[in-house]
Order: sequence, then C-alpha cells, then structure tokens
Amino acid sequence: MTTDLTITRPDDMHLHLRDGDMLKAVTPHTSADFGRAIIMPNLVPPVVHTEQARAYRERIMAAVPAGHAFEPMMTLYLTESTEADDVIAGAKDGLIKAVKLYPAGATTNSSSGVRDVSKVMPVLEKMADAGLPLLVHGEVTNAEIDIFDREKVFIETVLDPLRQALPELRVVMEHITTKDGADYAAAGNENLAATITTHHLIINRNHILVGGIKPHYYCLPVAKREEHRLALRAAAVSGDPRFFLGTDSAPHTTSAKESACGCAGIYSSINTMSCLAQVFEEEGALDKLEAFASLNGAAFYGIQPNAQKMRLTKQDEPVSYPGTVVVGDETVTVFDPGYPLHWKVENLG
Ligand SMILES: NC(=O)N[C@@H](CC(=O)O)C(=O)O
Repeated sequence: MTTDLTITRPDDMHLHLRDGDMLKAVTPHTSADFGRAIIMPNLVPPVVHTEQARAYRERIMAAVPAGHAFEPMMTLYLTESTEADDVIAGAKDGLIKAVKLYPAGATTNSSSGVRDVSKVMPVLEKMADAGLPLLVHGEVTNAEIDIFDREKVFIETVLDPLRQALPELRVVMEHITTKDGADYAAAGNENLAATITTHHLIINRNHILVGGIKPHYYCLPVAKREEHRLALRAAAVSGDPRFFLGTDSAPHTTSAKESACGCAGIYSSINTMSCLAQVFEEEGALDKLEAFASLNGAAFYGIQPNAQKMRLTKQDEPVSYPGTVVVGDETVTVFDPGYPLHWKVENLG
C-alpha cells in the first residue's frame, strides 16, 4: 500500500482569487501548493481588457508571500463587445492565456456574459487562429431548463454546434459535473479538454439537500446524482490527458453563503491536495494523481511541468486544516469533505 508519494508541484487550472482583502487572504493558500493557476476574470467589474488583466496580475503578485513560486495565468472575460485585437495582442504579449465564456446569468458575476454565441464568433475565429483556448462555463441559462440538466443541454445546443462550426478552436469544458460532460470530453480530439473540481469528486446532490440544506456545498454547476460523481472520478483517475484539475475554489464570505439567497462557490484551495490524495487512494489510482494535478493541464496549455515537487504522506493522525479563514471582519468557510483527511502535504524545492 502506497503511503508516501512525490509528485511534480501541481497547477490549478480554474481558480477564483477575487480582489482586495479576499485576494490577500486566499492567494497564499494557492501559492503554497500550486505552481500556477488559471485565474478567473469574474470580478466586479469583470476583467475584460488586457490592461485590466495586467493590473489584476500585479495585485495578485503583491499578495503572493515571499518564497512561494507562483505564476498566475491570466484570462479575459468574454463579452459581446470584446475586441479581438485586444485579446490577441494580450495573448501575443504572453499575458493572456485563455478567454472565459460565461453564458449571461449562469453564475456569480456573470451578467456581462454572452447571450448569443454568434455575436462573439469573430473573436473566437481569431482565437482559433492564435491557438488561444476558450474556457466555457457549460450551462444554459434558459429558465425552462431544469438546473440539473443545464450542462447536458449546453453541450447539445451550444458547445457541440460551436465545435462543429470552428473545429480549430481549443476549448476547455470547465468544472464538468456530469457523465455527459465526461463522455463528451473523452470523445473529443486534442483541441478539447475538461477540468474537474475537487468537490465534485467528493459530493453529490444529496450532500447539499439531505438532512437540511448545506449552503457550503452549493456551487455552480451544482453537484449532480451519484452516477455523475462516479463518472467524474473515473475520468479524473483515468490518466486521459484531456482531464485535469481545476479546483474552481471560489471564496465567498460565510455570511454570504449562509443566507436566504446564498452565493454559489466552494472554497477548497487550502485542503485540495490532501482531499485529492484521499480520492485517488480510494480509487486505487495514486499513480494517476500526478497526471491529473500536475501534468495534463500543463500539456494542454503548452507549458512545461513545474520544476518543484510535492510530497504527500499518509499518516494515522488526521491532518488538521482550519474550518474557516479570516477575511477582514468576516470568514470564509473551508470545504469539508465530510471525513477526516490523512494525507499530509509538503512542498519540496
Ligand atoms: N463555482 C461557483 O459556484 N462560483 C463561481 C463562479 C463559477 O465558476 O461558476 C464564483 O465565482 O463564485
């Protein structure tokens, strides 16, 4: 039985760092354990221009503690008025690594998102030419579509037609939550990949709804039935290069989540690697953890794996993580996998 594992320092290919006090509080948790992260642009106002991304990158770097080797990979928020020239110039400059498509109204701070994909086709065509990935929040927002079906319907009515119209476009299906998403990604070519979060490997919809409503398990896309969680686990541990880690760690204050209209988002940066080691151990696939967390994402983005290493050691005593993180006068509640964690994480040089 493996109880000691050394892997390449991981990358988080889908992360919300926010801004201001929240950014300062949460960035060190990511920069401790991850070499790079794809930074989501859904600030208020969203990061829509290259110059905004440049300034945001500087604010992030100012929040990285000395001694942490961390590189934020900046993205732009796609709107129906995004200018292709700005996006491509930002990409050529090496600053912009991807562009994020939020269907308008799909999730936190997405009101400036895209209503009609045909309006952004000129930008997507230039991105395809430049090899710049489009990251999709894959949920339709039509009121008549059940929230548990929104990913499947998005694949059928938006994503597949888009990929057929523009096969050269590199696409990442972000935070997939269904067997449909995993099957669609697995059937794709080298231009398609999918991120999977830590929490969607651990919780299903019962965790949110059985025995009282659990706001700290509410995120978007919402966790689905158990069969979908199992399909995501199978995809994550498969070693298939199309699947890689994107935690979608998305901090909101505890009070904003414990509310009559609670925010969507789960904060998992601080204990993700310990959670994942346990998931991969349960699946008998510890030898695939490095591919999922450290190699596949880098390969998709065309960058070298990190030079540093991470050691994961299983211990009898549970590893303790704080239940909350203090942000100003508030706290952020940390993801609770629902069982004790036994994998200790050490960052090696
Ligand atoms: N995942 C979430 O539930 N929330 C994210 C937005 C997103 O990625 O959907 C957030 O920014 O809070």
